[in-house]
Amino acid sequence: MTTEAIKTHAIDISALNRGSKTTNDKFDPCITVQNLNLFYGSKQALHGVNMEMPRKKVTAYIGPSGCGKSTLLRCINRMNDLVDGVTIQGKLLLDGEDIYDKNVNVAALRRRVGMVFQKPNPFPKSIYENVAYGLRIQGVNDRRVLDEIVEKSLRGAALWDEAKDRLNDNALGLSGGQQQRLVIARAIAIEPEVILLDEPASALDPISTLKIEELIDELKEKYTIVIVTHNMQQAARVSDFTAFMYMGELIEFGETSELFTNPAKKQTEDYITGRYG
Ligand SMILES: Nc1ncnc2c1ncn2[C@@H]1O[C@H](COP(=O)(O)OP(=O)(O)OP(=O)(O)O)[C@@H](O)[C@H]1O
Repeated sequence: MTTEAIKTHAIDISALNRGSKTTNDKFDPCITVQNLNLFYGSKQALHGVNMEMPRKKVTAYIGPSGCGKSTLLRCINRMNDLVDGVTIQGKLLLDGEDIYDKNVNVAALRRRVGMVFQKPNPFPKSIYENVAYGLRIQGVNDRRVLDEIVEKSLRGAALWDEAKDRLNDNALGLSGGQQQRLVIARAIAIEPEVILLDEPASALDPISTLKIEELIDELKEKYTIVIVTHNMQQAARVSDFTAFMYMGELIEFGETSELFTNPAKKQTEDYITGRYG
């Protein structure tokens, strides 16, 4: 890319997350996608996607509306199974095991792969019970154990200080940003391996968005994170690796700093410089 193109770039290059990654890091794949095709009825939404997402890093999916970002994300915890008429071909390996194998226990898979949606979706229960929910389903009822995990999860989601004096209040009384962190606390309470975030900050104000972005940076110490975002600045800030998708195809995947400053494909460059999308 020319210097001029970089100057007029749609994203602020100085905002790139150069944080914990270095090109010398050993690439340790957690999720591997192999020749993945997905059809909604007769309409093909994913075309032969191949990629490897590294463990304990943040991978962002970017691309114009309808390009298949959420569809690909939902393949990772088999959420698309819930959609009528979906056909999936190919493989998606989690730690080397194909999650589409007929012997896979989907409920167990979803415990390993937590998901947070665009709109915060706390249950109409207390803050405490929201976080304890997954544990109770697993049969954990010992109050001391629950107390400990609830506190740890709320701390992990950067919500403890704001919530500790109102644990028995209804979660619906929290602000949108707090609710989204609560949902993240609920996800991490059952110690998943992977956290999928589908535009987690798009319904939030700038300060809450910043908190979520800071939280993502902390969460990758423990979890493999995959995030769908419409916001390229956000992808540049929070992710280590970025996948650019277009019309159901993975066009380019690489280190975020590289993809945004030196994209290999013309289509990627056109998108990140704001020429389409
Ligand atoms: N449940 C569904 N049934 C039928 N078609 C669907 C369904 N969900 C998504 N699609 C189609 O699949 C394609 C990919 O959609 P998807 O939501 O994955 O894109 P996206 O990149 O996440 O879009 P956006 O950024 O607007 O959320 C689109 O053409 C969409 O209309």
